[in-house]
Amino acid sequence: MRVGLTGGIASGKSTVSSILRELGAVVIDADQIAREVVAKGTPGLAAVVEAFGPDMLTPEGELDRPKMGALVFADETQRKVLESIVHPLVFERYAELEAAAPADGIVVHDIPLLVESGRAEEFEAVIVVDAPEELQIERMVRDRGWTEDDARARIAAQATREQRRAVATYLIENTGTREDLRLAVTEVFEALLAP
Ligand SMILES: CC(C)(COP(=O)(O)OP(=O)(O)OC[C@H]1O[C@@H](n2cnc3c(N)ncnc32)[C@H](O)[C@@H]1O)[C@@H](O)C(=O)NCCC(=O)NCCS
Ligand SMILES: Nc1ncnc2c1ncn2[C@@H]1O[C@H](COP(=O)(O)OP(=O)(O)OP(=O)(O)O)[C@@H](O)[C@H]1O
Repeated sequence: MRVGLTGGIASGKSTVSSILRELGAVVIDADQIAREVVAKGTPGLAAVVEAFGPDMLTPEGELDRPKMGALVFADETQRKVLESIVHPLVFERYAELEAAAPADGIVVHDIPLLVESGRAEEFEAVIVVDAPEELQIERMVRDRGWTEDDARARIAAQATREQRRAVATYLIENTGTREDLRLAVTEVFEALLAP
C-alpha cells in the first residue's frame, strides 16, 4: 500500500515517519533524497554552483544550507531556480527507490511538498500532520535556532494548513505530547493495516 505523508515545516512529520518506521512501515524520505542529490561531489551540487556561484559552498566544499535557505526563502524566483535543479534529480532517485520497495506491506512516502506538487491523488491514503502556525514557529525557534522571521518565511513558501488538510485521509493533530503523537500514529497505522 502506497501512503503519502506530509505536513508543514516543523509540524512533526519526521517524528511521525520515524514512529511509522518503528511500527514496520518502509519510509521513503524526500528531504533526505533532496540532500543526497546535492551531496559533495555530485552533478547536482555542480549544477547548483553553476546557478548560484561558488559562494554557496562551505570551505569543505559542501552546500552551505543555512546560506542557501536564507536566500531562497527570501526570494521566490531564486527558490524556483533551486527547485528546478533539485526536484528532477529527486524524482529520478525517488523512482529508483520506489521500484526497489517491497510490493506488500506499507510504503510511506514522506513528501513535505506533496500538496504543492499536486501529487496527493497518487496515493491510496494521505496522512497529514498538522500543528498551529504558532507552534510550528515555536519549535523552529527553539530547536533550530532560527529567528521568528526565518520561520515565517519558510511557512510562507508552503501550502496553507487548509490546503493540506483538504487532502487528508488521516489527520494527525500534533498539539499534545510526544506520547500523544505516538498513540495517534499507532492508531493510524492500525487503520492502514485493517482498512
Ligand atoms: C534550501 C535548502 C538548502 C535549506 O536546507 P535546510 O537544511 O535548511 O532545510 P531542509 O532541506 O532540511 O528542509 C527542511 C524543511 O524546509 C521546508 N522546505 C525545503 N525546501 C522547500 C521548498 N522548496 N519549498 C517550501 N518548503 C521547503 C520543508 O518543510 C522541509 O521539510 C533546502 O531546503 C533545499 O535544498 N530545498 C530545495 C529542495 C526541496 O524543495 N526540498 C523539499 C523536498 S523535495
Ligand atoms: N508532540 C511534540 N511535542 C514536543 N516536541 C515535538 C513534538 N512533535 C515534534 N516535536 C519536535 O518539534 C521539532 C519538529 O518536529 P519534526 O522534525 O518531526 O518536524 P518536521 O515536520 O519533520 O520538520 P521539517 O519540515 O523541518 O522536516 C523537532 O525538534 C521535534 O522533536
